[in-house]
Amino acid sequence: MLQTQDLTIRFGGHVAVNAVTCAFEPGTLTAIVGPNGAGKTTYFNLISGQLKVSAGSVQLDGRDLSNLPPSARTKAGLGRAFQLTNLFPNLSVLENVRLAVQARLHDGLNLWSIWSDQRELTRRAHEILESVALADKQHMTVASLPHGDQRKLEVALLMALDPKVYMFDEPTAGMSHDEAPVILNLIRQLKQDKTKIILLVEHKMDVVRELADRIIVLTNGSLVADGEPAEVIASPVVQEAYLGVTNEEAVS
Ligand SMILES: Nc1ncnc2c1ncn2[C@@H]1O[C@H](COP(=O)(O)OP(=O)(O)OP(=O)(O)O)[C@@H](O)[C@H]1O
Repeated sequence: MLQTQDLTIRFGGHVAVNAVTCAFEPGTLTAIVGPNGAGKTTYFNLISGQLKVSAGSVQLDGRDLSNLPPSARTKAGLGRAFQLTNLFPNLSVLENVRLAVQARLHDGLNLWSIWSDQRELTRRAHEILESVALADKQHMTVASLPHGDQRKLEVALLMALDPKVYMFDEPTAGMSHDEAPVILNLIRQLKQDKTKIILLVEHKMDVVRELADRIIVLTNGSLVADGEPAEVIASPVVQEAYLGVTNEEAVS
């Protein structure tokens, strides 16, 4: 189980995430919604360790991760989509995925095991690339991939790490109509694995409606609603929160 306890961060006088206490169970996809600037991405950054908490804690399976850097949290099982800028832009798509699979399988450099596992690494990397519909682009360099494919690769790398917790922050943002379903299908597939915890920050309410088992709502950094999707979507607090966005995104 992933838990945040009184999780808080202040930027100067502004409390961007305000004492958020929440637990996330395996086998559950929780959507995190709220108006622009509500603190959703900041909440993710506190969980993954990109930002240091001002107060409160993050725990995974009873282990306090609050003082660990992002890399140690990844190792502990927290999976946040990679920033492609951190990767090897001049290596191929396949090589990048193989490296991520390898990073999961090996703790440090062990030439013998790397050598003996080549075939398995390549097999798993191919399998992942098939699932994100990037198999036909496996030999392209990451730098030359179009934006939508780069987003797919981010998900592929996350899958290669096989984390306990999948954190998706607007995974289809900037994708074309044709590309988004690939990512959504993938998240649907991941949901079948009842050992995984999935967190999804998403503005598109049709996506939230379809995928979420539970919705939590942040407004001004505070957790203001938490429950079954239908119930939360119908709640006055969500109706109100979304009236501040656009008519298109407003929940009806
Ligand atoms: N590094 C930072 N320094 C100062 N203020 C920050 C920082 N990061 C976030 N904030 C502020 O914290 C608040 C929450 O921002 P955040 O990006 O988490 O909101 P969000 O809910 O993800 O919004 P959106 O839906 O637009 O992505 C905003 O007021 C933002 O300006």
